Amino acid sequence: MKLENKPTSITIQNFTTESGAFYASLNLSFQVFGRALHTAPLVLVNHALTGNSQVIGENGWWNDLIGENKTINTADYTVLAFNIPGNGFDGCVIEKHLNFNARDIARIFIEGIQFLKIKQLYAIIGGSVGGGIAWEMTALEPKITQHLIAIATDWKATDWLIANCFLQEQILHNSSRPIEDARIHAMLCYRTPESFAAKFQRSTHQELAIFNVESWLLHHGKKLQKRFQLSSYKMMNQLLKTIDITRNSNSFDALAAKIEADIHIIGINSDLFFTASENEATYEQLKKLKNKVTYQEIVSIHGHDAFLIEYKQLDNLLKDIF
Ligand SMILES: N[C@@H](CCO)C(=O)O
Repeated sequence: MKLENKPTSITIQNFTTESGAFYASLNLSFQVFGRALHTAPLVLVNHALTGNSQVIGENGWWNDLIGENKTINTADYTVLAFNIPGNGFDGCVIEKHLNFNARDIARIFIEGIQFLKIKQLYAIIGGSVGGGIAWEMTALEPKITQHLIAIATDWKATDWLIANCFLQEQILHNSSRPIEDARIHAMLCYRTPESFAAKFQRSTHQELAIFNVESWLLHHGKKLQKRFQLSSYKMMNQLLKTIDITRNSNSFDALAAKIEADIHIIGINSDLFFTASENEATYEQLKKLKNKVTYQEIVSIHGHDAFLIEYKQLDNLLKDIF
């Protein structure tokens, strides 16, 4: 049976962020796909920067991976996706984004799971900031899931990532076209020089008398401007910048050793944002602490966004789990 819920909201009450900001209520919305809740193993999908709970269906952002007879088969699994509060998809925005970090969202998601009376997840899967939140959830609740699948992400934002998020902030605060300009810069982090070379070959747009790469970047800026809000962009960028399971907590070794899930790290050989070498280092460290850890790599010229592009490789890398 195919069940495709519309977004549903629950209220998180009396929430104090790690930075000490108090919220009497916070809206947490979610969607459920596939088998009904509590009738099948549950897969939690954490969305990336401009994603949302609409994982599949019309406008679904992961239709290549999830659906009937897809790698994550909705005939066999219940798929749950929360909207990160403030992403704007449910009409709710958060103005004071600096009050939040990635772990706050992990805590909110855990409250959501408890509210839905879900005892254990089969898998938490997420790419980019969604994967970082998955790491934070698993560090907070070591028994929460059987599988942690962290794609194009890591347990911490590196200095390089923080620096790029800082530039994003500067653009979002100072530009007269903040969403468009920030997206243009971000696209340079999500792709690679090789990807651009293959796509554009220094070609020009005759009508506009600009390079096609410029026209493409302008197009992506405009496209995001139409579907995303400034406060949401600031919030999501803040979360990306603050991924760090060790912040005000234990060492990585102490936290990771407690995680009961099988940990599957999937890096991208050309990712400029969450580099393959950082992912390999995480894997090497984890191997000393745990048995059930894997590291696999998507091979692509496209960089960070390859987790949304190279779906056939991703299907292959995930087929043993699902
Ligand atoms: N390009 C994707 C992934 C960023 O990590 C997005 O805009 O959400």
